[in-house]
Formats: sequence, structure tokens, C-alpha cells
Amino acid sequence: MSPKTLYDKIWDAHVAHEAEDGTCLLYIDRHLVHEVTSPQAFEGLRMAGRKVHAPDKTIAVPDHNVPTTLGRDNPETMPEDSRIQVAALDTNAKEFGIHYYPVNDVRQGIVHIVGPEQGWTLPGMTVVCGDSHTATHGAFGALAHGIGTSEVEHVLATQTLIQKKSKNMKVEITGSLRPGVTAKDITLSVIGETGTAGGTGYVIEYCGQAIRELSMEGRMTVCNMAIEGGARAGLIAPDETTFEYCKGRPHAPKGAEWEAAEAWWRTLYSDDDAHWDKVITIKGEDIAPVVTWGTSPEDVLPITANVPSADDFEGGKVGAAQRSLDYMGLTPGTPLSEIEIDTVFIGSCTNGRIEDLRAAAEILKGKKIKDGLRAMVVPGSGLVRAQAEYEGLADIFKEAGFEWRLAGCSMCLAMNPDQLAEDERCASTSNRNFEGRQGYKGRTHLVSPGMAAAAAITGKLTDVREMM
Ligand SMILES: CC(C)[C@H](C(=O)O)[C@@H](O)C(=O)O
Ligand code: SF4
Repeated sequence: MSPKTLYDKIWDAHVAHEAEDGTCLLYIDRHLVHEVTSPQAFEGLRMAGRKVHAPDKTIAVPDHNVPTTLGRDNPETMPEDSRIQVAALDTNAKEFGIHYYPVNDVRQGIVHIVGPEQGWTLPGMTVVCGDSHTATHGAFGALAHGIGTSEVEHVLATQTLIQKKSKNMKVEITGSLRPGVTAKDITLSVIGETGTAGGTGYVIEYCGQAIRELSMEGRMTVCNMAIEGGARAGLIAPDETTFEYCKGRPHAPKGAEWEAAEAWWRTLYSDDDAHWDKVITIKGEDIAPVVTWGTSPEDVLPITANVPSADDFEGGKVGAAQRSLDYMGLTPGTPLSEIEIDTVFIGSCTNGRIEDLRAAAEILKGKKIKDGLRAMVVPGSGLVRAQAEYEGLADIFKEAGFEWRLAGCSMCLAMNPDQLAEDERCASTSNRNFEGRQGYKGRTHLVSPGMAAAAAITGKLTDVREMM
């Protein structure tokens, strides 16, 4: 047998049919659904008189539009377009008989946090969702990627997806991370190195000691941003850390089924002599706590650096850098650690898990946020919120001056009431710093949870290592 990568193995296990031109029909194990990209898909099904093919493998949760304040199950807390989408999901989930975590269910949260938490996401699976950050689930050694609304309808109707195979890329992070450096710094640094198009046409497998040393939460943070580097999906081979996380989750297999599943999962790794179309190696000890200065996730620099000048770039990037600097209102040469912020957002499917909240609380313990600053923590799910309350983290955040919110996408994107005002500058643990992403003319600096907490205390972008 020829050697295979992890991606090859999962792909081969799911091909139901291959056409002569290499186009394949892939079987889909899990279909996650949220309110933004599903209404037309369900409507298509209804018009065609079809059912959902595998309702037991289809999981729905509202997340993008939902407010994160108490009393939100009153529809009047939502603007009309949001209300329509959330109401449509509610109707569709009930009518088509799929698994559903409505807004007032403690298990509700961001779809990419809920899936793993409930044990829906498991190694070796194919996982799709009408959402680009489906890449998150690759942390389990599952082939997971976003699909468009017409594909959502196709998967609902057939539990299959038409796909062409991507190329194999290996990103190896050797050695260990230094103190204060996290999964978020890894994933941003990789994009800083490859650019937002570097992964185009590839599925990335992240490997190496620094990846092995990450918790499942950290691995999800890394894979979450594979899409920002242009990749089709990100993957991490499953290991003891993965199995331990999955075991006992509500929808994970039990007993003999678990044993059989685990035996297969243990075969899910890239063979030593497998072929890679592209390889990138980064030393873990070379990675610093980073921040973004521009309006693309590739605009990454260590917190100890200065704001660049457009002249530091070449070709088409000169204009793009100038536009970024203008939009961000930054002057070249300013130390990044002198940039004052108005807002701090801790949350999103990148950094809204319990470990992220612990990391931020660790820095905030016994401290207060800068006077006049707006800061909010939005747990990624109701269960993360409950756990954080149980551990006393919520009290640390509240005593420091943070707003303690209910679960949802919140300020990660301007689709709900949590938004930046014009020119407001935010240190954010989310994954996109595009123009207007967090609100019209809002300015976003992407950081890790610890860096966000440090910035909340000083009111400036801050090197978390100074606070440890
Ligand atoms: C709204 C949704 C389709 C979108 C995505 O696909 O990623 C959102 O989740 C985002 O992060 O921009
Ligand atoms: S938290 Fe942000 S990135 Fe994640 S699904 Fe929601 S909007 Fe998209």
C-alpha cells in the first residue's frame, strides 16, 4: 500500500463515488447548521417535498444573530432580519426533526464550540457546516470545512457532498512554545508567514511537538484559522489528548463501540514517507505573542515591534498596507505597545472556550480594567459560561470591570447588537480584522486571550509577558 497522509486516509474512507475527472461524492458524517446559511436550504427541501436524509447526523444551533444579554429569548431584543433567521431555524429544526439547541438551552452556543463539546465531532469524520470556520473541527483529526448554502441543501437532502481533492500541506511547529505564547500566536504567525493565500488549494496538517503539547482547546484555535490562511481545512492527528477529550461526551460512542472507534482512530496519522506538496517548518521557540496591525489576518507582528510603513512592502502589497494603515488610523514607527484601545472582546469560536477564559482570568485576577474602557467576555457556549461561573472566573471578570455575557458570536462580527462604533479600536480574540468586521469603521487588533486581558488593564496593546 502506498503511504498516505491523514487527509488521504479520511478522504479515502468517505468516497462514495469517483468520476473520471476526479470529482468525488463524499459521505458526510456530521452536518452542523446555523441560522445564517440554512434558511434557503431548508426552503429548497420543502419546495421539493424532500426530508432531511440523516436527521440524526444534523445538528442546529442559533449563534450569529442572537443578542448576548439577559432576556434575549424575547424576540423583540432582535432586529427584524435577525429575528426572521432565528425563527426560521427554530421552525426548520422542529419540522425536519434534527438535533437542536435553541437559544434558551444551556447547551446553546457558537456552532463550532457546541459540536465538539457535545461529542458530535469525532476523529476520522467528515464534518461540514455552512460556515468557513468549520475548519475548527479539524483539531480532532476530522476533515471539516465550510460549504455554501446550495451545498447545505445538498447535504441535507443526500448526506453527501461533491468535492475535488485538495493538495497536502504540512505545517510543522517544532520544539515548545515560550511562556506567554499560545495557540493563537501559532496560528497567526503561520498566516503571517504564508499569507492569506498561502494555503489555497491545500488541506493543512499541523504537526510537531508544539502542536502535540496543545490541549484540544488550543488545537481548535489553531485549526479555526486555517481558513484565514486560505486552506480548505486544517487537521491535527488524533492522540491521547483527543481521546481523553472525547470520552464520555454526550454523543461520543460508548462501551464496545468506543473501543472499536478508538482502534480505528489510532490508525489516523500521516505515514512517515507520505507525500507532501508543500512543507513549512516554524520553530516553536521563535514564536512571540503577536498582534495584527492591519485589516488582514496576515498583518501580524510581535507585540515588541513597531507599526510598519507601506514602504516596507513590495508590489501590490504597498497599496494594501497604506490602505490598512489609513483605515486603522496608525502612524508608521509607533511601537505597537503604545496603541491605545477603547474596547476588549474575549470570545468567538477562535478563543471562546474554557481554557481561553482561564488564561484571561489568570491575568485579570485582582486587577481592574482601565478607566473608561469597554470590555466584554462572551463564553462560546452556555456550558462554557456555567463552567466559568463554577470556577469563579466570572467573578474575576466582573470584579475587573468586564461585562459577563451569554453565549453567541457576539462582537466577532457585526450581525448582532454587540458592535464597535465608528473609529472604536478593539483588542479582540476573534479571527478576522477585516474592514467593518466588528462594526462600521471599527478597528480590530487580533490577539490571544491573555493579550486581550493585558490590554484591558493598561488600555493599550500590551505584552502579556509583562503581566505574568
Ligand atoms: C455568517 C457566516 C457565513 C460566516 C462564515 O462563513 O464564516 C461567519 O461565521 C464569519 O465568521 O464570517
Ligand atoms: S464566532 Fe465569529 S468566526 Fe466563529 S462562526 Fe461566529 S462569526 Fe464566524
